[in-house]
Amino acid sequence: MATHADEPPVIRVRGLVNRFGDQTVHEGLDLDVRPGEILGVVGGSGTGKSVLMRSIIGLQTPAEGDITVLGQPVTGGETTQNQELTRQWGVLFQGGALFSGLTVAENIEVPLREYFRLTGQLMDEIAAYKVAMVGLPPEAGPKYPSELSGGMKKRAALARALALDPKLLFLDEPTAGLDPIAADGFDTLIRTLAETMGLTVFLITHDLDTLHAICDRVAVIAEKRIIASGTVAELSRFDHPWVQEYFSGPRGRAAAIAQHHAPLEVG
Ligand SMILES: Nc1ncnc2c1ncn2[C@@H]1O[C@H](COP(=O)(O)OP(=O)(O)OP(=O)(O)O)[C@@H](O)[C@H]1O
Repeated sequence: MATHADEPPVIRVRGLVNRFGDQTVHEGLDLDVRPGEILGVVGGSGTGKSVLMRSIIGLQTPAEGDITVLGQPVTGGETTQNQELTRQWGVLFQGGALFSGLTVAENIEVPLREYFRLTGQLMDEIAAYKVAMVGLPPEAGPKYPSELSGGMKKRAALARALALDPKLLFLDEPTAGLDPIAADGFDTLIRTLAETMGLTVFLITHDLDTLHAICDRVAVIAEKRIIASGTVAELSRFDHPWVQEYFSGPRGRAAAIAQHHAPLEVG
């Protein structure tokens, strides 16, 4: 992917501190996300990946620190009032919750209604276009989430996240719960959409295959901050116990091997 390392970062986090009671989740966390890159964010369970994402999109007010997105400061609750900024990003939350009482098309129309006054026909056309964009058949539009497979639900949630043609996409563990084939398909979709739409992607994942397949860079959270960021190859040489275990343990090695071998031809 064409990243633009010399341009100002799309997301800039400096000195982030987040606390819940006497638990400190982040202490002086810094992070840059560059224009056009897919940045994977990894770290052990409970290290604060989701809290970091929530801080960046203004759903969590940090105790300290500065965050800018697309050059604009993000200030907790006030950010959600700044529609000019919030319409620039799409979010796929963990679990990808769709509104169960709405069809796929109606789910996609929710953000359209929130930000624009459009005719019903135009909204239906946009929803149909987004359904196609994420690789769902047209028949998926009038279906309810309960009628879809796990992989189709994820695609529908992605279509809703892309409803406003955002510049920036936040994904929290998008392939969790998918079988390996569906997960591979979803990875490919994200990469293709990011390239065609020129998206910058902030992607939280535990999935090593995803990191290898689609991430330009990876940032590791440990010890309450980003301890390292770089390509997967750079990180696998980084001398830290968690990073070594993660990238060079059996699963990390298997994912690396899978990326460097062409699939077997069968039949
Ligand atoms: N609203 C909240 N109130 C109190 N504690 C919270 C809140 N949100 C998160 N935490 C705590 O902050 C820590 C980090 O949570 P977070 O969900 O960001 O972890 P994570 O790295 O995304 O974990 P996982 O990989 O398991 O999803 C956890 O200990 C969690 O219990």
